[in-house]
Amino acid sequence: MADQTAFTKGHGTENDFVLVPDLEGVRDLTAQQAARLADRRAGIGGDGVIRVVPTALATEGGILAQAQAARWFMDYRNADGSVAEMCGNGTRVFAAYLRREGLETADEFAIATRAGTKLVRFESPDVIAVNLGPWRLAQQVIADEEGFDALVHLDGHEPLSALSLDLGNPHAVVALPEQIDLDSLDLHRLPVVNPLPPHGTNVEFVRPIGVGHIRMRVHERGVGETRSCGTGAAAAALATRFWAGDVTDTWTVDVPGGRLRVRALPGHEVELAGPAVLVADGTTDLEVRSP
Ligand SMILES: N[C@H](CCC[C@H](N)C(=O)O)C(=O)O
Repeated sequence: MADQTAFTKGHGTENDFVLVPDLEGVRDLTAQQAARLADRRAGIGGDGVIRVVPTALATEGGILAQAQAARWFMDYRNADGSVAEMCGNGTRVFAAYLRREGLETADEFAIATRAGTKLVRFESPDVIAVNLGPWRLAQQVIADEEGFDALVHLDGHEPLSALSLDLGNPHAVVALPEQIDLDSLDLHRLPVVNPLPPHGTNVEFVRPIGVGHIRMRVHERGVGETRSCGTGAAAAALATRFWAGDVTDTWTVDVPGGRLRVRALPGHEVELAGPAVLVADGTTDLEVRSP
């Protein structure tokens, strides 16, 4: 019988993940193994897969360097098995898992990610805040006078202007024109982004509701439409601030899966806060050991 592998299913505003503990650092998940775990029919099902591994046992140079500051590495993969630099909702679920397992006990601790070390803070039982770190405009071309630097082509619509931001992972944020209803967008197909960043991009569609309050839907790189995207919510809030002027430093971001808080921090950093739920634990025969 194949080795049984333990897993935990969790979500942050319904952006859901399969967490696989690898406390000895022996399960370097292949893309195929991650995709199988994320498969909602033949596997456990999730928008992403998170391997939980000691930073000191990580095999990637950029991660090992974080071992002094952060004991645990969030090895994040998209549902298609691709590696992503960062996952905002995933960091909260990862932190909740570390605490439940007793692998971390403090209310505040650092975690290692491919986008650098992130500080997690348990604000209350239902709110975990993560400093996503520095962000920047990721403009590849000279922006037009309103700062847009990309066009997003969605079936049935004229090209939509977008602003590219780098939150450790890439985002193209569309300021949805008034006449387009956010809920009517068909996000089953991959929006075509031009120019497309070299490693693809997540695409967010934003509808301002009021000062410091936006609604958003997202088509995630390597996944498709998800109910929420934490780094995407931060990108959407920062883009809104770029367009509307910095009339506030804190945003409420409503996504189909719930509500997130984004706060612009000094030093060009940004904080994401929201819930994290561990839904279930189990074991799987899915082969997740390296071949
Ligand atoms: N859901 C994640 C984003 C995953 C981004 C991933 N799809 C990528 O390729 O960058 C979040 O909460 O930030």
